[in-house]
Amino acid sequence: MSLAGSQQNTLLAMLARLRPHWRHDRTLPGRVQALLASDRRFGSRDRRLYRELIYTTLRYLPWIEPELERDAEQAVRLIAWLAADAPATAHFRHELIGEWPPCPAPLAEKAAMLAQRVGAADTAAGAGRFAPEALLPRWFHEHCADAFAPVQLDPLLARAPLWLRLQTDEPRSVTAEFEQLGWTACSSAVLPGALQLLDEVDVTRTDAFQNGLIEVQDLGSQLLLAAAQVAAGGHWLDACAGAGGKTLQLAALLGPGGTVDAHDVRRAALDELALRARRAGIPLTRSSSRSDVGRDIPIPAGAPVSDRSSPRAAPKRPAATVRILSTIPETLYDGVLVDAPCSGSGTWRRAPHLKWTTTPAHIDQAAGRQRELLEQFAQRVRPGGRLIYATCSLSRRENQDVVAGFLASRPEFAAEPPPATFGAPVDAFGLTLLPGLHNTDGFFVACMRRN
Ligand SMILES: C[S@@+](CC[C@H](N)C(=O)[O-])C[C@H]1O[C@@H](n2cnc3c(N)ncnc32)[C@H](O)[C@@H]1O
Repeated sequence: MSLAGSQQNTLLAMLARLRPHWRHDRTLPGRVQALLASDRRFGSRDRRLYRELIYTTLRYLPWIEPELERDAEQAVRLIAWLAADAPATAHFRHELIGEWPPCPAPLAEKAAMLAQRVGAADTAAGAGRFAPEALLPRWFHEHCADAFAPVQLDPLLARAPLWLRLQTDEPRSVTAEFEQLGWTACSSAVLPGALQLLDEVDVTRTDAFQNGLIEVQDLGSQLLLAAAQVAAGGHWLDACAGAGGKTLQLAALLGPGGTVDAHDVRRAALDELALRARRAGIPLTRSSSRSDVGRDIPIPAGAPVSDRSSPRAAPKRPAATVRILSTIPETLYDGVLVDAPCSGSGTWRRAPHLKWTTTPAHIDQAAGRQRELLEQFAQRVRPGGRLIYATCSLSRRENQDVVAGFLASRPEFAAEPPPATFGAPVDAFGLTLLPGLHNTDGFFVACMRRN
């Protein structure tokens, strides 16, 4: 059997294992990871190939699932055609769909081509099943009609680009290493300090990463705090800090005169935050309980890992002190960031299984929790201080509706228009960053102030 024939069989076997779960299991990526790790014959290129083919299947599930039923080999050709053209997929794609015209970038053209080539043969379903809007769950229209516009659907179905946040004011020290490695990077047109890598690479192996000159952070995530225009200095609480993507950014924005208290219920995430802060050379302390606040344990900044001299020599941007807290002290803060746990509907291009495993009930549940967290952490904002609420969801239930409910019950808070919008639409409650605007994940941010 040819290599491509055996890869096709392996892919079909993997899809058969995943299929009972892909409309139910929100932890599907763990299953995919386990499947890829379970076959000892796989090298890294095999894993890249099957990961791309599996994620393409999940991205385009309503187009592919009926084909798996009808004609499994044709389904694999569809997957190969829709998959990214990368070194890991090149041979497989060439063998399976060498005769097909190239896959066009616009979704509407992909749909038209498949309707003609595949849909015509599927008399039962007809050509209509390749509608672009079928690639988002229909119920989501009520939550974010804008996401169904072609200009949003295209980026929502694309693979997410790799964005970095520079933690040095000397970008050349980073790009010089990328150039040496043969990688291409370009700066964001809207946010200086955000750098996109155009190659499919592992950036964590670079000196620039290991020495804390860069962090991986989607441009949309970076734009949230940039939109809020946090002033230098001050004492902030990052109430849902997670692994600290925004904590580190906030520390850079506040600068050496400021302090960020980072809190989360997940200890493992805070451990990761500590690692990242040390790498970035950010002054860091950690308290394990309420009684420890005030006698924090300083954690020394990490020593450079690598031997290559140029990135190590570049100075990191001076940042605020980060204090990692397991409980929040009875302090009133100049600002509180609530980057709330959410349905993740803004991240569907990174986690396409969530399109099929999220339900309106999950969204309602997330909105209830978000409202509780907002109420809880808003109490920590001093009079005159700022409250920033953010999600990586595009559902208005988790965004505008949560903020509207909160403001109705807490008249001492008022919404303020985000000081910078980067061209994104703003309503009475906040700014929605749709993926089509700057090719980012989808986000929402609301800026409020306590009277
Ligand atoms: C969207 S993530 C935060 C991402 C993070 N801010 C970043 O930029 O990388 C939401 C976080 O909220 C945390 N969380 C959930 N319930 C919480 C609670 N009751 N108090 C504090 N954090 C909570 C979760 O553990 C998760 O890390």
